[in-house]
Amino acid sequence: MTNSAAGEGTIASLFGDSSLTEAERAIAEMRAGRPVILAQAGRLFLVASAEFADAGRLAALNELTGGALQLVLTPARLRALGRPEWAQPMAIPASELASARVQALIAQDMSGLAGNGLDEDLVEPDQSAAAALQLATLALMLPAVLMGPLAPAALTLPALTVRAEAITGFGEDRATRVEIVSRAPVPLLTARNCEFVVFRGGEGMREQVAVIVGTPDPARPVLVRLHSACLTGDLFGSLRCDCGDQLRTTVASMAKAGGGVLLYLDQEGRGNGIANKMRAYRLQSDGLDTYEADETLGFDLDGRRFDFAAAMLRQLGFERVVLMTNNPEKIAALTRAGLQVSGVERAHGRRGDDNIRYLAAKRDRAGHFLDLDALDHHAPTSCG
Ligand SMILES: Nc1nc2c(ncn2[C@@H]2O[C@H](COP(=O)(O)OP(=O)(O)OP(=O)(O)O)[C@@H](O)[C@H]2O)c(=O)[nH]1
Ligand SMILES: [Zn+2]
Repeated sequence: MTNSAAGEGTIASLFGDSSLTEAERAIAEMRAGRPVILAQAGRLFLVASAEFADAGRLAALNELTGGALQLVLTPARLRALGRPEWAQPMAIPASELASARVQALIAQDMSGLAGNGLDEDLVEPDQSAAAALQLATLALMLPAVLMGPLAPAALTLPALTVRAEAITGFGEDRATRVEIVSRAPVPLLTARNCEFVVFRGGEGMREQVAVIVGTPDPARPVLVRLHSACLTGDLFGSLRCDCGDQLRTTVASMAKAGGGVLLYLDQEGRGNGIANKMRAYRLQSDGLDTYEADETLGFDLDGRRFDFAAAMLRQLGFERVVLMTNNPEKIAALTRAGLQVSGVERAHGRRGDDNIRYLAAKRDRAGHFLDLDALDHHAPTSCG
């Protein structure tokens, strides 16, 4: 049962914190492609994901914002377009929205623009631009929005209104609130004695799974892996990354050691979602590395947070861990969250022609501890 300041049995306990409710509803609207109204300091702005903007929608949005519609881009996207001087979001003004180049940007035609530079004038975006971009990111959309001040005639729109503070505070408020909703034993090929514990909550109210392997002893540091979901690697054995290997070898090591906990985190594509990961893969086929591709889409180096993973471990009774990872940020995040990381074990995958660039980029750009020469090679495939 969740706790509520209003107590059980009251109406407030049914609806919970109004800021959270507001933000969660706005995320759902954004995912469905409907514009929302952002309210900040007494001003109202209409905001829509740039993903859905065809010519008709663009014209309608421009009308509803009194001809003051802007395309707002993140600093990461601006860097990728050759404008590294901006550390904050900047906007392309309404007057430029009709240009073919900007139309391509709105249509998210990365291929034509990456590396070509952006010559258009940039202007300071509307006051709520950062919250608008955050909303798009929380909704797993591309971080690019169309927005402008709501024209007085548009005040009767059937759009959801959300306060900018509800969005900007959402991550902090929501992220570490997770609760166990179900659990059951699931025997695995590599580890017969496993229990799957399903949590719900965190950013986006997703389901997060803890796999308790064997019988880890909470009185001693416990082997732990935080594993971000990777549909392609974990399930299909994609050769582009090392995730599937890491998933299976860490579970096997835990079983061999007598116990451990693997957290399977709903953070596909480093938290950007599977759609954005495939966009990034497309750009990688055109020659970019994994981080350059994310930057071209508008994402920073790595947007994942792991504080809710610490909350999951705590609820399971584990405070001291030996972390199986090559990623220094995972160690730092658990330590920041107050867990004791008593040791680190490397999580080895295999290397091959298809993932060597990915592994090297993780080592060189994100500081992962990876000795590529020490990794096993993928065996040659028999077909395909
Ligand atoms: N955005 C994006 N995500 C990717 C790409 N390739 C793999 N991923 C995702 O990267 C994440 C990798 O997760 P993990 O293996 O837990 O993390 P890691 O940061 O590599 O750290 P360790 O494996 O613990 O060393 C998964 O969510 C993958 O889906 C890519 O090219 N772009
Ligand atoms: Zn992967």
